[in-house]
Amino acid sequence: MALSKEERILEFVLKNAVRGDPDSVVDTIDRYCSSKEWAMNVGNEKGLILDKIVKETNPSVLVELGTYCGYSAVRIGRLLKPDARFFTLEVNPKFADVARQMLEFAGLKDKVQILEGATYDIIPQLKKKYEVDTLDFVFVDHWKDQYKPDTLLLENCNLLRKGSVILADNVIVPGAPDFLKYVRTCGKYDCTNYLSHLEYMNEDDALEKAVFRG
Ligand SMILES: O=C(NC/C=C/[C@H]1O[C@@H](n2ccc(=O)cc2)[C@H](O)[C@@H]1O)c1cc([N+](=O)[O-])cc(O)c1O
Ligand SMILES: [Mg+2]
Repeated sequence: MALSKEERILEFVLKNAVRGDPDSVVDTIDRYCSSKEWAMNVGNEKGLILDKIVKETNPSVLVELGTYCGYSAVRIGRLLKPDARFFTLEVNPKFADVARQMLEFAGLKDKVQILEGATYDIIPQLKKKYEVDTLDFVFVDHWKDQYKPDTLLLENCNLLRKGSVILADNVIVPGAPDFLKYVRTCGKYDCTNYLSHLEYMNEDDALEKAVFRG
């Protein structure tokens, strides 16, 4: 059976990156996806903005919606303090398997927990099953029509507290218009837009930071 694109990316990392070195894993994925095959990783330009916001937030409990190959899970995981708890949610078993190997190679296996399943099934389990109180940081990068419903679900599961940071990828391309309108007009968030470019392309894209007012 031929390898999938995600398996080709993983193979390139296993062959060309440095085991245990998250930065080399991130750089190697970016090298592959900018020169050989485009893939929907947040990429280095938006990734540097993500890094800055994670560092500023200094989170203890985090969730990522949409692991894919694990690029942003490695990016975020490499910045976390030792006792931080980071859950990344992935519904596609093949992607979860690639991400698991990617994180293990990066040396972040014990830092990042991949939870397999749909966000709407897992988010309501975070408090009881995963002993989460509230979330300090949420990176949203899954199906774009899921951004708004999952934000409402996070609110309704009482997972957000005053200052909880939601950072959403792709609010220009592919876009998440209902999410953007909601967080900017519902009165519950302080929003900031970070204009950048679509990963590995010259097209405009942006991240949106929505801080819950509590
Ligand atoms: O479509 C995009 N992302 C969708 C990501 C979806 C990921 O979220 C997972 N998931 C996990 C749990 C769920 O419940 C649902 C999905 C899916 O299994 C997939 O791994 C996208 C597209 C472009 N683009 O230029 O076209 C650029 C980007 O940066 C993007 O992020
Ligand atoms: Mg994205």
